[in-house]
Amino acid sequence: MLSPSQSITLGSLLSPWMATSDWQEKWREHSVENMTIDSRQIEADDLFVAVNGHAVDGRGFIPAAIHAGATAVLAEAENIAKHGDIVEQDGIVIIYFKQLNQYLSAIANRFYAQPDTRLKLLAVTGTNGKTTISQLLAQWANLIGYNAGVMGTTGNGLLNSLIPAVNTTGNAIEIPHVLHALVDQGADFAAMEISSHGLVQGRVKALQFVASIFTNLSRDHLDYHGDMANYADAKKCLFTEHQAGIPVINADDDIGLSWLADLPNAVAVVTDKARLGEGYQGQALWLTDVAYSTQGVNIIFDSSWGAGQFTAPLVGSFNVSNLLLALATLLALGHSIDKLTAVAPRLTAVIGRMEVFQRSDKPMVVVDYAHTPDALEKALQALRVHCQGKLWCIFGCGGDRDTGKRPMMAEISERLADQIIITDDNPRTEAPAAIVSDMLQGLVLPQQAQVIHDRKLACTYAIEHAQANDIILLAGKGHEDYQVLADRTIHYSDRETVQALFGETA
Ligand SMILES: CC(=O)N[C@H]1[C@@H](OP(=O)(O)OP(=O)(O)OC[C@H]2O[C@@H](n3ccc(=O)[nH]c3=O)[C@H](O)[C@@H]2O)O[C@H](CO)[C@@H](O)[C@@H]1O[C@H](C)C(=O)N[C@@H](C)C(=O)N[C@H](CCC(=O)O)C(=O)O
Ligand SMILES: Nc1ncnc2c1ncn2[C@@H]1O[C@H](COP(=O)(O)OP(=O)(O)OP(=O)(O)O)[C@@H](O)[C@H]1O
Ligand SMILES: N[C@H](CCC[C@H](N)C(=O)O)C(=O)O
Ligand SMILES: [Mg+2]
Repeated sequence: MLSPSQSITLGSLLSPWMATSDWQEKWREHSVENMTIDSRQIEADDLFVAVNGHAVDGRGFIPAAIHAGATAVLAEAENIAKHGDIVEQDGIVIIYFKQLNQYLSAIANRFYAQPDTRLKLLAVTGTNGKTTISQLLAQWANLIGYNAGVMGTTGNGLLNSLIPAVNTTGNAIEIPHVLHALVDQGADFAAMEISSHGLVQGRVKALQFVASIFTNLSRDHLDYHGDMANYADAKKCLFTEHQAGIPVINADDDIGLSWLADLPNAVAVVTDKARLGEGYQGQALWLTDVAYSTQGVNIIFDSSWGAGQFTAPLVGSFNVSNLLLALATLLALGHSIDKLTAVAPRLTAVIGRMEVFQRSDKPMVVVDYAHTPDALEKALQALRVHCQGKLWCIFGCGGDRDTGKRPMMAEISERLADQIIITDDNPRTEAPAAIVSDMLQGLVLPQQAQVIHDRKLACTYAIEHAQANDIILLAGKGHEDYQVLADRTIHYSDRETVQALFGETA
């Protein structure tokens, strides 16, 4: 999907940040055709960017990068005195740059000719809803005439041809590279998920967004941020230390509501207008009525742009919030209520997000990505409204992630579901039994929960024992078509498992 390489001279690339005029002509005019942060991906004539990472120091791979064909290296400088130093080694140039991680977004964006200025770029951050809202934005944009791309958890690319990616928010080079490729493919709109890790690591520091959405903040990634205050600060910096464009804030969320005072040009989105108070002067969009069914939602809203009504085939009250945030963003960008509401029924559920599988003689199975306490609670509450029989919850917790959430999620499942089956998610380097033990600590009656480590067996058991009017929530993996074990990653998909059990080919 990535575009043909982009050629630029080292002098031009780095002149905003160091005096390249006194360099030797040959290095100032030396062209590089691609830049990469990983020596294992180096090709001839590449620029290797050697950063000091979390696990290892990339500078240790400079010899490997040169051996692989790199003709220039941009490396983290030991101290400010060495910023701009140039060293020639085996006919290769090594240029030292201080605080490279913090400037890499700007350098890479310059390398790829500022693709963020060549399409409408939107950011979505928050604990839950990023994938859902970014894909709803791209779907809605396509329906009103744009050619939209997305970047996020389910991959990067034009909306209907995503290429899987390692991260929800890629590294500072990958992002402008992908955006450059999207522009090459005719994209004029792109919605991207911005993770808190991505914000803290400066992965999008130099990018110019036309609008930025905040979804919500609840427990997640405390293994990385340490506590909720740091996690909140990480999210807020998108609106205070980046080029966020129009802030679109979910003010149903207490953190979002508290930020409005600091963001006077924000668009506030609420399901209860009273939350904004009589004195709120800013732009807003609010729900006035809603009806739910397993086929979708019927929404009536009012806003600074007028009132309207639309239906969309998404399940759950949290998806009302997601739809209103996407709608408010497109209204704030100048699109009309009539045009947006007319096409809304053609929006579709996002892969692995409250994705409903239903056959006449079988229980309804809903595959969802909920892997945080808040998400699991919201998903179970959404399904309870429609459940005539028993509500089943099949879920596990990922290994090498926040351990504190494990008993919390178990407690939520016991409180909101009728039948619980605890299974494996992505154990990674942790023992599955240890993860399950952490989860069982949260149950009042652990003996009433079933533990079936094999996820396919867990799903099979539930479908074979549930009644036709039961609902089974299969949570935590959503779109994932893999399972990460200690020593290997195997192919596994909840969606394919359900389709096979329902007698359908995947
Ligand atoms: C902790 C973390 O965020 N790490 C990210 C970071 O890696 P790093 O810089 O720490 O890498 P490192 O392993 O220390 O290596 C240092 C440098 O040496 C280079 N290297 C390394 C080995 C080698 O042989 N040659 C070589 O050149 C590496 O390319 C790197 O530039 O930069 C990498 C891209 O350059 C990311 O892929 C990597 O994400 C890892 C895989 C990760 O799991 N990150 C998670 C925490 C994350 O970012 N998650 C969020 C949210 C997920 C969600 O909830 O949706 C996300 O946005 O994905
Ligand atoms: N607005 C919301 N509020 C709370 N929970 C939500 C919301 N939207 C989705 N969810 C729940 O969270 C799960 C993840 O949704 P989604 O993938 O859109 O979030 P995300 O922010 O992209 O997550 P991640 O950070 O893991 O990529 C969904 O499967 C659903 O259970
Ligand atoms: N992509 C995210 C969420 C994974 C969700 C769940 N499947 C898990 O493994 O915890 C991460 O790597 O943290
Ligand atoms: Mg996501």
